[in-house]
Amino acid sequence: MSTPQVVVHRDKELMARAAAARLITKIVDAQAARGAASVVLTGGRNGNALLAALAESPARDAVDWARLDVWWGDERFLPDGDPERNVTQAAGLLDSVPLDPARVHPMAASDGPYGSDVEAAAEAYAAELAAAAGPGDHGRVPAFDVLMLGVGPDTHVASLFPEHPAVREQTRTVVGVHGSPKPPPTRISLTLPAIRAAHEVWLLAAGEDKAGAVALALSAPGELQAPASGAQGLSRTLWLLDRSAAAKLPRDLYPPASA
Ligand SMILES: O=C1O[C@H](COP(=O)(O)O)[C@@H](O)[C@H](O)[C@H]1O
Repeated sequence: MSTPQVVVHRDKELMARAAAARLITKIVDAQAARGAASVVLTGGRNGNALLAALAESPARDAVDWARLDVWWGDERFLPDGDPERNVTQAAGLLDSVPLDPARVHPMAASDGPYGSDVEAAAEAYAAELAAAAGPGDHGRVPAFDVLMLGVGPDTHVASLFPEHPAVREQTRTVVGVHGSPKPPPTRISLTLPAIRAAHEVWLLAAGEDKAGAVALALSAPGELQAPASGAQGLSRTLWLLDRSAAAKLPRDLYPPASA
């Protein structure tokens, strides 16, 4: 696993624009090298700000959107079209670029083919990931080019909350989450082993309310107490912050260029 790197931007708007530019470059490079690219989207304020910046960027036209696989790290298990669903909140981007619908992989809704059975919905997503994993991927999920995660004020990532059963999962790649401390209570989430199959994991945090979580997760506690600390990429783990979210980082963790 890779050692976390920290990048601090002036404010959350610049952070979103810079992360969008970084993502465009990664996708274009992966497509040039292999013909296709894969990303995992996150929900939450910072993930949505990044997607809005991506939709507005003139450089988005450099991406071959039809050769991009789009997955989600977690979903709120609600009816299709519910405004709280992460996929609904991503519509501003998804509807504005020419993606191949067969390469867009939302998690099931609570009124979808599995009804209210969140475990069945999680198993189905695990099967979809396994079917997409290639022989070189060394596992049951594709080696995503970039997997993005918003970091919650309690250090949760995806729907992996501190001390919750889902954060302890070592076998399955996708789980149903019950009793989430953040509404809604029922969710679907990739697990830490699935997250750690990505080449690059980017953790996004902006705003004062994230400062404690960022400092805690980067100060090497266990992943049960601070799930964000267990989210690492095979080749890169990047923390993309604004100054407010970086405010409580110990000086030795602060990148020299931002000091
Ligand atoms: O519930 C969730 O929360 C996190 C973080 O959200 P934020 O609004 O505090 O930035 C998000 O990344 C995750 O995907 C989501 O389902």
